[in-house]
Amino acid sequence: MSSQASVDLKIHQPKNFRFNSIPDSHDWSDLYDHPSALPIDMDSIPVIDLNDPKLIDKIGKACEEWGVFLIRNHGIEPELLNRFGSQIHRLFALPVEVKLKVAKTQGTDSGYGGAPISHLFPKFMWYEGFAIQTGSLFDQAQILWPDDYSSFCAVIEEYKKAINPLGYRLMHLMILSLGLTEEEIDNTLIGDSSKIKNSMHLNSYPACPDPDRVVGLAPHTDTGFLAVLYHNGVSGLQVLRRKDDIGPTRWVTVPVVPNTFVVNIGDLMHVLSNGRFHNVVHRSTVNKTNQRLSAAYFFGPQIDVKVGPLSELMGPEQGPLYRPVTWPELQKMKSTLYDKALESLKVDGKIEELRKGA
Ligand SMILES: C=C1C[C@]23C[C@@]1(O)CC[C@H]2[C@@]12CCC[C@@](C)(C(=O)O1)[C@H]2[C@@H]3C(=O)O
Ligand SMILES: O=C(O)CCC(=O)C(=O)O
Ligand SMILES: [Fe+2]
Repeated sequence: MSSQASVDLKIHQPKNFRFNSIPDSHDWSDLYDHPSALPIDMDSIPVIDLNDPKLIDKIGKACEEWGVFLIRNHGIEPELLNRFGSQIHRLFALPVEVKLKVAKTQGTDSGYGGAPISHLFPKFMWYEGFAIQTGSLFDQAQILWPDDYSSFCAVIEEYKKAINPLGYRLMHLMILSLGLTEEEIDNTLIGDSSKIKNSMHLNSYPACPDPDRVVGLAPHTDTGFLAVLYHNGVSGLQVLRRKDDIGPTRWVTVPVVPNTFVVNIGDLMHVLSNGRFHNVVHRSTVNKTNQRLSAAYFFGPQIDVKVGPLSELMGPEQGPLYRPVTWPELQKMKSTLYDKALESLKVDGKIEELRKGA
């Protein structure tokens, strides 16, 4: 692995994050005010039981008001989650020289590396990631563990098999909550599984001697429809709560509730719902004693599928707020425009006028 590649990846080399103090490359204190989050019980992120008789309404409300919620009674066995967590731990516990053998290089979308959004920031995040694409997983696991690669691949496959139907069910419930009928949903891309693509990203936030000066994962919205997040029970995820009746815009810490997943609404679900569902800004903080591990499972459209507001939501009073876009197009826009990417897709007055004039 050339030193150039490791610089591009924004992974810090010295002893795999075992610093005693924060190097300047990772010190965000001049850039970032680390506004602290409210105590958990002041502001509660919805926890939704998937067996709740009022499930559709509760999901709709959570998507509109928060853009994030926790799900319980999701049907995925804790035993599978324990094995999944152990393999994530095993991966990031490898020496950095070994992990760099499967480094994500430019033009590839799988392997070990820094945060994909890291090029937008002048400092390194306190973070390591591993992007999984089914096609290359087997080869990469063989490089990481020549003597036992199959246990990693088998658990990843098992997890994907379990989480896929859960993600489809959630998307379906979300669209039902917008008022579409089952038949109408069948005719949308959400009703056609061949139009949906998924992707998994493993995240590690090592323990840090001075957590207030670093950033785990910088604030961002996910670009897909939704992400289902597994974590190892270590707190750190925070969401930006919109201004509401009880206060101004503020960071809220996502509580750690056993046997739940966190579900985040992404940009394309915001577009699909014509702005009704909130694409939540979130970030990850780190702590002094425990490594935080997480796995984001993203659901989005296949790369050539354009997503625009659902036609069923349009009416005389309500036109589309956004122009249709593909997932890769939006990711590319985010990589330069960051939080202004969706703004640039807005059907603004000028475009409306042009359409009327045509
Ligand atoms: C499918 C994907 C979503 C993601 C880009 C990726 O190709 C794999 C990494 C994902 C991630 C994780 C950290 C935040 C994020 C915005 C990023 O830069 O990489 C998301 C991307 C996304 O939601 O577009
Ligand atoms: O670590 C987490 O909980 C969040 C990860 C995340 O936001 C992402 O992978 O997009
Ligand atoms: Fe995210």
